[in-house]
Amino acid sequence: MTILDDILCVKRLEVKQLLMEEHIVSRETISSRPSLFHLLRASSKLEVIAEMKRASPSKGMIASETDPVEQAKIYEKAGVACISVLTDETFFKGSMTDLEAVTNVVKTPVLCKDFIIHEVQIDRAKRAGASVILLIVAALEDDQLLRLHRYAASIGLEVLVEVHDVNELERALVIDARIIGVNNRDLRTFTVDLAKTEEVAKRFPFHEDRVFISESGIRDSVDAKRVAATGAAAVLVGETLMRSMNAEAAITSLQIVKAGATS
Ligand SMILES: O=C(O)c1ccccc1NCC(=O)[C@H](O)[C@H](O)COP(=O)(O)O
Repeated sequence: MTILDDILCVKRLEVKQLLMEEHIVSRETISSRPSLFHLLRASSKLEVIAEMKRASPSKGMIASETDPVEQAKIYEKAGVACISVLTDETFFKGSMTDLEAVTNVVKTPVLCKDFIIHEVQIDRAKRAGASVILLIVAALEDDQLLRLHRYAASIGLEVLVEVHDVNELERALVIDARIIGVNNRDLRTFTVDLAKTEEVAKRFPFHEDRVFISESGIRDSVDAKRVAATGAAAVLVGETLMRSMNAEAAITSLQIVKAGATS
């Protein structure tokens, strides 16, 4: 059993519980938040998706006491493209309460970062005010991936589809994912390697209307420049920002101007 298997076991139990509770389906299809996709397409700099991450399976406690509202305000002031909130309780010490607290105070796109395997979790994310959800290709069968991707779109949510290799990229392209992130962290072994971004970028159809994101293990401007050189539109950063004494400055150092851009 890998950590991803363990996480998915817990998610199946959570879904069972959620299905026993009142299930309110959202009918609102228009988000009050800007589109992450359009924001990333239009930007001339490497954008930052800043994560609220209290703990993780690979690092244990990172910043358990951080106030999500204060952290989100710092992120928004620094001009991030999106705020990611880990909502898993068991492995990441996050919560839907954290997500709601953040969506109540910021206007940026907000990503509900969880291990989504069922529509009921998507409805819950929508109700909590998220505008983007995560679907992890490694956690889903092809038919599930397609169904959940379509469902999210049908209720006005954008989807970050996460891959770890070229095979998973192909699966993301089959469902016509527009926002695709490469997780540099192997969710089974915890190994982090920015070369994953370079490997997947070589096969990414940059000429199509899609955006490419590099996730995990980004520590400084050297890492940011390395992944920006692959064509990445954004980096998703958790631990570095949560541990930073000056998250605003840390974000600014990652928002590098892309090669060829005039400003
Ligand atoms: O972070 C982990 O240990 C982890 C373990 C198993 C599944 C997922 C995991 N992380 C989720 C993420 O994708 C990261 O929180 C995110 O990309 C930010 O990564 P980092 O900047 O390295 O904190």
